[in-house]
Amino acid sequence: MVDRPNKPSAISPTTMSPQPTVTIADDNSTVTAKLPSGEEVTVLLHGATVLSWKAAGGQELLWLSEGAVLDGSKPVRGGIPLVFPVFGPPPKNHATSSLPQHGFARSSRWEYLGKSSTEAQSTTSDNSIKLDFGLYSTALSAEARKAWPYDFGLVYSVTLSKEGLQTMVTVQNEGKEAFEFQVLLHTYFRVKDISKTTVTGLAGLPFIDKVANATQGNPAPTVTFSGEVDRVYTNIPQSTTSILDADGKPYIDVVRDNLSDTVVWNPWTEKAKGMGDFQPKDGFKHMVCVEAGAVEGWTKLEAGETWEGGMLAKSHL
Ligand SMILES: O=P(O)(O)OC[C@H]1O[C@H](O)[C@H](O)[C@@H](O)[C@@H]1O
Repeated sequence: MVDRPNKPSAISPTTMSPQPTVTIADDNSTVTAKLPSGEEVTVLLHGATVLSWKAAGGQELLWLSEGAVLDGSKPVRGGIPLVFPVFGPPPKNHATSSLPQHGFARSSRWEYLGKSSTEAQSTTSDNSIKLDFGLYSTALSAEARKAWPYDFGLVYSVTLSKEGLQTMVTVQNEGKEAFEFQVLLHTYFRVKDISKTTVTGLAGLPFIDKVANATQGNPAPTVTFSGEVDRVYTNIPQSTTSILDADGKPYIDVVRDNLSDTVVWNPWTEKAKGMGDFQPKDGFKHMVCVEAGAVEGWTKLEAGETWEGGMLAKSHL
């Protein structure tokens, strides 16, 4: 008797171990990855914005405004909008001058390029899953292309593991002339109580205080929140920033990779009131932005060159 060609071989523990799942929404708007251990991430193709990151127990780690607009008509208020190629209002007399605040990446529709995963070697080892998203100059709106007429390719890799969420940006100059850019992972972390939240790892470092409109604020051992905070820390020597929870216990570590700057932002009462998509209005009590980036000066990329940078957010939950 001849064996069926597709007869399965003996089932090994490896093939029995549960694998990560990836789900694309029916309307093609989001991609969600889930690990067998329960961690989950959802990315909106609009802006390649990470909307949600959940710990194994289901706790949401990112803050997303209830008024966030997800239909592509404006950038998302919450999650992780990706800032590129300029941070904040573009400076005058620069190649980015005609772009909107924070550039076009968060306002463009990205392409889902696919997934790759590390397979568990046994039922006890950890899986991880990587989702790749792409944005190319050829896919930009005519308006953005006119405002920043360079040939580029961006790949944004979102990797979910038990350790945390890694978000890496690769910028490729596909044109014939050099260009300059800034990049920032504008991450809105969810916190229980902002008045009991502190950010450490930036101790003693000078910063640009955007609230006081001062080029240098007073360095302090930790960042605490009792009013609007909008600070740009640059040239940071150490690699880790921690957000501490109320009990002084580590909650999330933000580890930078090839990024030397960090923006810390909380809009507090008045600024929150002024943002139509910031809901509820007292939502600032439950969020803090700790944004890893390269926003001091410019990163110059010559024709044909590639740059990569990003962050790993490690949950202590
Ligand atoms: O309202 P957006 O354009 O999303 O910007 C939100 C915030 O982004 C960063 O954190 C800046 O440092 C802030 O000055 C700005 O207000």
